[in-house]
Amino acid sequence: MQTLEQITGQQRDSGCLETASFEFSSSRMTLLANGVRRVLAEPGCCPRQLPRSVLAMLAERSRMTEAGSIVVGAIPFDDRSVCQLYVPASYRFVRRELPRDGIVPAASVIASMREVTDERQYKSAVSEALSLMSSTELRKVVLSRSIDIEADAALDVRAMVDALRDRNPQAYVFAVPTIGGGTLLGASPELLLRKKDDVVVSNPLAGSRPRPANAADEAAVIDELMASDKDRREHALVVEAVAAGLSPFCRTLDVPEAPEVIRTSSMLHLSTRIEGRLADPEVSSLEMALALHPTPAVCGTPCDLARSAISRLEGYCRDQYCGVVGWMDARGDGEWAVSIRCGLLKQNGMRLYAGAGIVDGSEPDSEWDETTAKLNTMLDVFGLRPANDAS
Ligand SMILES: C=C(O[C@H]1C=CC=C(C(=O)O)[C@@H]1O)C(=O)O
Repeated sequence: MQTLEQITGQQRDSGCLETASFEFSSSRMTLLANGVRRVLAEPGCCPRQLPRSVLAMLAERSRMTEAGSIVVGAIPFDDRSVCQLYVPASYRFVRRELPRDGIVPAASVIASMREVTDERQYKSAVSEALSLMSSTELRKVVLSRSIDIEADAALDVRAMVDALRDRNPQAYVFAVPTIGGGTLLGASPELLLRKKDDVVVSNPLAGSRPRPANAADEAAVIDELMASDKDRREHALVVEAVAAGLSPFCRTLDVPEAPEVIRTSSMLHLSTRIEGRLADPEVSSLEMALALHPTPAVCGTPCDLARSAISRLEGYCRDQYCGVVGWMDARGDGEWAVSIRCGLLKQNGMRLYAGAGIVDGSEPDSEWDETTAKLNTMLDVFGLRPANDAS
C-alpha cells in the first residue's frame, strides 16, 4: 500500500489532494471532509486484506489523537484503476441541505458532447451478450456506455455537487478527488452497504424504466415494471447475490420476497431493502462492502464470466464507475454507495457513464433508451438532454 509520502510526487503533479475536499450525502446527512492526512492507494480492485489494515490504521490513529479518524473515498470497478481512499485532515457531519429550486450551473459553457460508445456499438454489444447467454453459463451482464462532455472553461465542482443534491434529494451524492487530479462526481440511488453497531442494511436496485413526466403515466409504468418477468429476474439475481454475500456475517437477515419501486429524478427502479443483525458487530462496513462488490447490479452472474464479457464488449476502462464510494469510522461503522449515475471530471472535461442489466429477454432498443434516461441524472446538471429525449 502506498503511503502519503510515497505519492507526494503525484500529488504535486495533480496539485489536488492537499486542498482536497470530499463530500458524501445520504438522504439526511452530509459528510464534508477536507485535506488529506494519509492516502491509501492500491492498484486494482482492492485486495481482501485492505479492510482489515484500514480498520487497524483507523483504530491506531484514534488512540493517538483525541478525535476519531475516518476513511473516505472510492474503490474502482476496474482492475486497472486505483483505490482512492483517504484519511482526511478534518471532517464534519452536517444536516443535508434542503433542495433549492431550478438551479442549473454551468449550462452555457458546454462546448461539445461526444458519444464514446455510439448507438450501433451499444446495441450490437447487447445482442452479443444475449447470444453469449444462449451459448455459455452467463445469465446476466451489465453493459455500460459513456459520453464525453467538454466545456470552454474549468467546470465548477462545488456548483455541480450543489445542483446534484438539489435535483436528487434521496440520492447518495458524492464528490471524491482522485489521485490523477480529477473528481468522481455523482448522485447514486443505490446503497451497497450501511453498518451501524450490529445492524447492516443493503438496498440493491435492478430492473428499471425511464420515469415518465406525469403521474398518471407513472402509475401505469410502475405496474408494468412490477409485472415484468424479465425485470423481476434481473432484480432477483442481485438480491440473491447480496443476501448470499451478507449471510455469513449475520445472525439474522431479512430479505423481502418481492421488490418495491423507487423513483429517482429520471428513473423508476425495482428495489429491495435487506437488513441484517451482525454475528460479530466488530466486522467493518468496508469488509462487508468488498465482500459484495461488484454485485450483479453492476457486473453480472456469474461474476467472472460477466467481467470478461464487460471488458470485451464495452471496449473502455470503467475506472471508478460501478465501484464503491463512501466512508468508515474506527468502529467499522460507515456507509458505502454504488458509484453509478456519475462521471469523472477533469478540468474542462467530464466522462459520464450509464449501464443496464442484460438478461434473456432484454431488447437492445430498450436498453439503449434506459441508459439514455440514466445519463440524464448527470446531463440535467448541465441543463443538457439529448434532443430526441422526452423523459
Ligand atoms: C449500472 C447502472 O444501474 C444499475 C443500477 C440500477 C438499475 C440497473 C438496471 O436496471 O439495469 C443497473 O443494474 C447505471 O446506472 O449505470
